[in-house]
Amino acid sequence: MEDKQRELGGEEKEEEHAKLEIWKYVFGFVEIAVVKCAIQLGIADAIESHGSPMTLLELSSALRCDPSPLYRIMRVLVHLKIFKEKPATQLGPKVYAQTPLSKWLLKSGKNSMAALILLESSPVMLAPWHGLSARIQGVNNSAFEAVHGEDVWSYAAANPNHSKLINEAMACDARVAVPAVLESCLEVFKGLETIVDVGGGDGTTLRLLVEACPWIRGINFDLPHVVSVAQECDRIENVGGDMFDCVPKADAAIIMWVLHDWGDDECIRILKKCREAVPEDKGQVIIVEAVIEEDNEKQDKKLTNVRLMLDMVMMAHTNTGKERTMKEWGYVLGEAGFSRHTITPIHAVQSVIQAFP
Ligand SMILES: C[S@@+](CC[C@H](N)C(=O)[O-])C[C@H]1O[C@@H](n2cnc3c(N)ncnc32)[C@H](O)[C@@H]1O
Repeated sequence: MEDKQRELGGEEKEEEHAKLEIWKYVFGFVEIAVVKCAIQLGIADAIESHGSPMTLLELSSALRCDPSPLYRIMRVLVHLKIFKEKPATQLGPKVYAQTPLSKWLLKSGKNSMAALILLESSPVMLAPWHGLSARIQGVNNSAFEAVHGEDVWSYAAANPNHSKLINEAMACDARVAVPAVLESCLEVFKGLETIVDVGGGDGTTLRLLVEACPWIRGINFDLPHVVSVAQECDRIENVGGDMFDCVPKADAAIIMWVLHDWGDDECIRILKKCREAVPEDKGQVIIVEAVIEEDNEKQDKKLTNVRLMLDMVMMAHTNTGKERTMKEWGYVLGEAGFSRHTITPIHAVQSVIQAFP
């Protein structure tokens, strides 16, 4: 009887919790919209270049906007703990200060995620989300193609501004992921003279790698429209081509956040081309990708959340892409002819998977 009552108490609490929790989903998009607005206005940049916390009037004058709507945006951003508010004192009015989180909204710098947020919240990338249920029901094979008439890479080739946004967004992640790769796996790069980055985007990954490993020369390999605008850099050669046809030869290949854009069949084809590009005896393919953890006990809940969201992004933005479990990685690597592989977790959304011919 007592157990029954305790259970009912628990159920009531859950009902109460649900009654509030549902609002998170009613207005979930608002948080993204407000953060996007903060980036577009340049709020974090203004406080950073001011060099100290700013009053509302200082901020509105720096951003050339009306203090009244700015106050309302700042109230939400402070509530979300993105910026900090320091209360008024006898010495002066209330001021807005930067936090570690708001610094990720700076438009440039080592730890900026601004371009990635602007990409994901761009009209081009948001539109396919409206077709997610149709994609799952099989009404169409691709939510992105249903809206834009072609896949994301062809769309980018035809729209240089969107391509630039993709390259800058990927560079944001590379600036976070590459230091994490080097921190946990520096050994992997010792003894390599050359490395090819397959789908290397604007070359940020290789620039960071050769900076940390000055003994390495790199080949940044991507579609012609991407490498044609990649930065020139010492010890890095930009090569345009199609990874489904051929991958330039090197001691090792690195491939980061590319395989998750593709289904198993395409992944196996790409991996076979990477395997052909490295020496049979001592070559390796270094894959930097998320691994979905299935064991609830071992899971880091916050990272698993990011990885599962990323899987949904693949569903909305690519035709066949997906995030993979350890077993699913084992399958594609085996089918591509690799004899063995290791998986090393790093301090990032991705892990390092070393595959040996
Ligand atoms: C998600 S981005 C990853 C970029 C980069 N590796 C990074 O993590 O910053 C995927 C990359 O694959 C490239 N890509 C797509 N199809 C390709 C192909 N057929 N051959 C070579 N690169 C391709 C895209 O142009 C894009 O730069």
